[in-house]
Amino acid sequence: MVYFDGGEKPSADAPILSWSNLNYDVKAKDGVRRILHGISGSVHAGELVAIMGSSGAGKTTLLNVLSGRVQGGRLHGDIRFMGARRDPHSFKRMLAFVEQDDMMYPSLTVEETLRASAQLRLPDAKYSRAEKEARVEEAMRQLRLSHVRDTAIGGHAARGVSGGERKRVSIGAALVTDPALLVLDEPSSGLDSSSAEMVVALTRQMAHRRNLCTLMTIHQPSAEMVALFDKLILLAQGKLVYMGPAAQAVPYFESLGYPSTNSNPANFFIDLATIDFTSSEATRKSEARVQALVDSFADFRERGGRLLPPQAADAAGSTASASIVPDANDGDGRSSKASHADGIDADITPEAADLALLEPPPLNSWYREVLVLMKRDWTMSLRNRPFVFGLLAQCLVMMLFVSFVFFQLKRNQQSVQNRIGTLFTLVLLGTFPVVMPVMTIVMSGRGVLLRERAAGTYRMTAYFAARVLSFFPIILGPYTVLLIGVYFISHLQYDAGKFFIALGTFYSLLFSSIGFAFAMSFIVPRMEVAFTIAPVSLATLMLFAGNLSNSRAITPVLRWIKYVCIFFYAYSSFMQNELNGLEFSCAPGETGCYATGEDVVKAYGLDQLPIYVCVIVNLALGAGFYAIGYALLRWVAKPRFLWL
Ligand SMILES: Nc1ncnc2c1ncn2[C@@H]1O[C@H](COP(=O)(O)OP(=O)(O)OP(=O)(O)O)[C@@H](O)[C@H]1O
Repeated sequence: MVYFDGGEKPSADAPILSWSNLNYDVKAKDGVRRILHGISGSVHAGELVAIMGSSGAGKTTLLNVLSGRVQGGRLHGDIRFMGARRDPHSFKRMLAFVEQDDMMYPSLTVEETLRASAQLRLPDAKYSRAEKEARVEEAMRQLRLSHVRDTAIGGHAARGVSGGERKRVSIGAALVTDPALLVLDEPSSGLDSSSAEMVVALTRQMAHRRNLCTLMTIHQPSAEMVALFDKLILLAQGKLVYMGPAAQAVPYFESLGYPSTNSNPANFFIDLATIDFTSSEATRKSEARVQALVDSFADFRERGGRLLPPQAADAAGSTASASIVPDANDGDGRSSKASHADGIDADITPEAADLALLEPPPLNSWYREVLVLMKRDWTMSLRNRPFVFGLLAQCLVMMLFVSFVFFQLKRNQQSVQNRIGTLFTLVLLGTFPVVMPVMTIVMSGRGVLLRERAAGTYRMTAYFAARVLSFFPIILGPYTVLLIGVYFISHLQYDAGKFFIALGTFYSLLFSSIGFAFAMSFIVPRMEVAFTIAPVSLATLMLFAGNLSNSRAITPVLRWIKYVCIFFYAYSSFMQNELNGLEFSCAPGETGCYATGEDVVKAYGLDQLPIYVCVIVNLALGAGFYAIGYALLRWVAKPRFLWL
């Protein structure tokens, strides 16, 4: 297996991540806009690194570029993981990315969320079940989540854990995967200052305990938070203004003639690196200052990280060492392996320094992935009370309603119409009320899917199979009750063979309806659009079922539609199964009587295909829908990340 591109071997002594001369351009109205300008640097095992800068400085862009998650535009430069070129598939499994909007399933508890992450990402070949459980417990303990282990994550519909706890769950779900590099996009956003500080403090503890390189963007940290970072990357307008030990940033700027004017160093740094647009004079001045800072840092690096002669540093009132950046290669102030002497917690073991992963963990077996995902989907579906109870209630109510509308059908001419009505209603009930809720569930899981997909958490085939399979029992159960009730209360033909054919027909229709919902969910990614298109498409197909229009008398140019119409095959099968073999009485004075069921089927044009062909074709159409859904998920909806 190739873990790194170009046959290069990773080295445990190299920085975890190093990058040089990164330029990122995007299309703008007036040509091309450069978002990142020649950024170079590196980060090492055990470091907690903050990327800071004012809004629009390029923090998230840099984080995304380094994580291999930037889309669109043009990217130039070089990025190395442990000194070697990165392979996209391996790198994404060694990286844990905590996004700003904690995308998690709202109905799962904290413990279930962490457990699913551990079970999916940690390979069975390396970790026993007990070890995975131990990791989950450890993550909950370290991130102070044990007291909310059984609380649901929550979301818009139902309240769950607090914002800070939610963020810590996201971090925990990333940490249990044993990454070599942890990346967090604005972990403090939306949190109050004490929760934000707690998140950063716990992240620091994790980084140091596990010798884990942790990189985060942060908007405006408090002074206490700034003190927690080992290294600081300060950006202004996509350019590097400072990169080095966080503790030495203030002396560095002081040495350039910018004494700190703010008790919070973060505010001081951001003030320095922000363009002031209040007046043209202020803009000109601040642009000149930022450019001077950028040039000074480039110059500073060229000098091998020499700050100032010691006397100059003393004169500036700094207690810092004159040499901020001893390693002129990466210009970041650390030796190639993390030093643990600079304020890092005392509980780091020396062995931890060698924990950095040199190769990505192997994937679990496909079968195992499907099982874990199915269990997760199943748990979520059962907790989705509106879905489960709605489905049950709908099936029971409709069973009673339809059965009593078409109660105890006889063998007279009125019963012909009522039989047709019963069977067509069953076809409608097997499509519309199935497609809509399935689409809602599939589409609402899209955010988590994208996150897990970007992290290479599982195979897409495993995700798709588990998603599809988890729906079958939930849907087939209530719909079986519906069919049995309608069949016997309405008194369709009491014949075991005919009953099971009706059941088989209904199952084939449900199979293709679920498939239709999956295809729709991935054809139209926006929920509001999908919810307009799906019923319109179904209503259109309904016209070709053979009930509203005669299937032999459809406008020729549109006749082909009935061959891709799941309604047509199900209805055709139901009608032949129920009506064939029946004889109907004709009251004196009644005209246009049907003598036999066969006459009815023929009159409706539904005798064109044998029952078994109708069932098989419906299953095949369903399989086609699943294939379309999968293909769209796999190839069309695939994120196209730029890679270096
Ligand atoms: N794909 C893109 N197309 C156009 N402009 C982009 C693109 N990506 C980033 N930008 C622009 O680049 C600049 C930097 O964006 P980025 O999101 O990295 O900033 P940031 O420092 O993270 O800001 P904030 O703190 O407000 O989130 C912004 O002006 C943004 O509008």
